[in-house]
Amino acid sequence: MMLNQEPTAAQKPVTMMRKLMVAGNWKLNGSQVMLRQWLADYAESAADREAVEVALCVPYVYVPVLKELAAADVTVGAQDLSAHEKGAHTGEVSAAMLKDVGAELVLVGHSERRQDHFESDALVREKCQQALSQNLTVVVCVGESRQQRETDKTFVVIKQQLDAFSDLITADNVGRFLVAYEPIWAIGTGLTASAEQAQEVHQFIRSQLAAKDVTMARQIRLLYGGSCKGSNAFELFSMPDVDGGLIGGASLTAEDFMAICREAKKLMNETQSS
Ligand SMILES: O=C[C@H](O)COP(=O)(O)O
Repeated sequence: MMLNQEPTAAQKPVTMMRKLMVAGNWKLNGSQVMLRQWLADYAESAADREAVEVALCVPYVYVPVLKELAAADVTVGAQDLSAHEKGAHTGEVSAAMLKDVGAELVLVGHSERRQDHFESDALVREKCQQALSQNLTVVVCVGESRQQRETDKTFVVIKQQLDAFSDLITADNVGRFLVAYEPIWAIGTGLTASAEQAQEVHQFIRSQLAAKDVTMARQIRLLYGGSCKGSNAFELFSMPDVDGGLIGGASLTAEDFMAICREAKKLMNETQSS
């Protein structure tokens, strides 16, 4: 697709449609007041999110509030979990604890965890195992830095990150195992990967997974994250291998978040009628 062309749903054949997910990640933001306001605003826009799976990943302490107040169609998410089941690990939160307070989904391996907390691929794998042991949906994040992209290492880096956990994806859990491609240079910077750049890496991820299991690779949902917002969501989600988004800054208000959900719904409607 040329950059100056209007995106069309025709790029996404209906036979390739996996249910789109729009997942918010509040990172280190929010309060009880903000969450209650977000959920009240969200509740008024039920029609905007039809046909889209919505998840919201809040700081640990707000998970019970989200569970208590969220509409039934919101998947309750956390942003991280411990690689340990239990024991002497001060400050950690286990998969079982998340489950206990109502979490249904957890992010693993976000680049901010990898960078700020030196999380290795091996640790990311252990966290995936913990999440799966409690039947939590797991969204594993992968992505390259600007320097890695500029030195043509994008695919090498993504493959290495994928190889650390991809054997954990099975026919039984593929519905609750997602991969989020988040180019680090696009996170919170306002620099969005072009739809073509996103598709190129998403296609690569799916092809890597297909080398292990073609059926699983067709089923798994791949999210894009990095300055995704209402104005670019349609174009990004129109790409054949982009199955929704992991949204940071634009998830902090229900208004901005719902603008993305509306674009996803529009795409689903156009795809089904084309
Ligand atoms: O988890 C979300 C991503 O890091 C994207 O964040 P952003 O939308 O603020 O760029």
